[in-house]
Amino acid sequence: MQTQYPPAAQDAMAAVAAVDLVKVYGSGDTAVRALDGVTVGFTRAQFTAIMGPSGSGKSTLMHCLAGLDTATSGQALLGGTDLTRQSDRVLTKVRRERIGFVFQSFNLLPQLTAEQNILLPLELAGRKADRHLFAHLTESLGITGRLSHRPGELSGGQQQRVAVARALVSRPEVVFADEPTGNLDSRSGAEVLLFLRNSVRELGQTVVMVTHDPGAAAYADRVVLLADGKVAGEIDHPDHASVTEALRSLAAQR
Ligand SMILES: Nc1ncnc2c1ncn2[C@@H]1O[C@H](COP(=O)(O)OP(=O)(O)OP(=O)(O)O)[C@@H](O)[C@H]1O
Repeated sequence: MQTQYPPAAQDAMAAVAAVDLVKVYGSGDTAVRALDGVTVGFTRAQFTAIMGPSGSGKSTLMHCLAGLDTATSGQALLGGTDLTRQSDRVLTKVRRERIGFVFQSFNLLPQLTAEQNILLPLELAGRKADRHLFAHLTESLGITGRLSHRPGELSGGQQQRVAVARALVSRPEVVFADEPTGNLDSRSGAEVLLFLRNSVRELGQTVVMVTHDPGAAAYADRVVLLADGKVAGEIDHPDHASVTEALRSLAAQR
């Protein structure tokens, strides 16, 4: 039987979509419904920010869409693949070959140089690096002089730029960024956000970012708002004021 997807997820432009996604942690009296029927599509070659109050389900949604966590019901679609139906082995392959990750804590391997860190996911996937893209990314990110350094010899901002290069060099179907500026000063944070923004514009990259920061969300094309595990609205062409106002209004409804 053909699955009937709602319009948001049917959108041919959606690189990633959730369809009636439910995630329940625990059971019985202590069960927490972290996602309570989320349906949302993330358009290809767009930069989308996911925002909402603490505990609204942002990280859970990202983890389910990235194959890092399994949903209780519903679909988590990457391209045509429903991640909720895949084995751990397939999910590892999907994460390695089709998704780029940028985490708040950088997650670089300390014993490898910056260059080795950037190329590691491609190596693990048995793929050759596109040297043009590697050169373009490392030059645009201003880390060409740092490639032989280990993460411990780099500033936080430089480490995150290495992580961004690692996420983009495989040309993944989507980059998931989880609070990418959370550990950075405002200048380094702005550089990383601008780079993500430009990767969407210049390379046609799809980026989905979880953030608490209205200033960071203002770099996105669109903001999806979550509250209590549900989609609570969205903002096209967000700016600092519109995002702050939307979050204030969500907080007032609680
Ligand atoms: N592993 C877990 N076990 C039990 N409950 C969990 C677990 N992970 C998350 N939760 C609960 O699920 C709900 C959603 O959590 P989630 O981390 O997705 O929210 P969030 O919007 O990312 O929050 P924050 O902004 O504080 O990071 C919360 O009530 C949280 O306590």
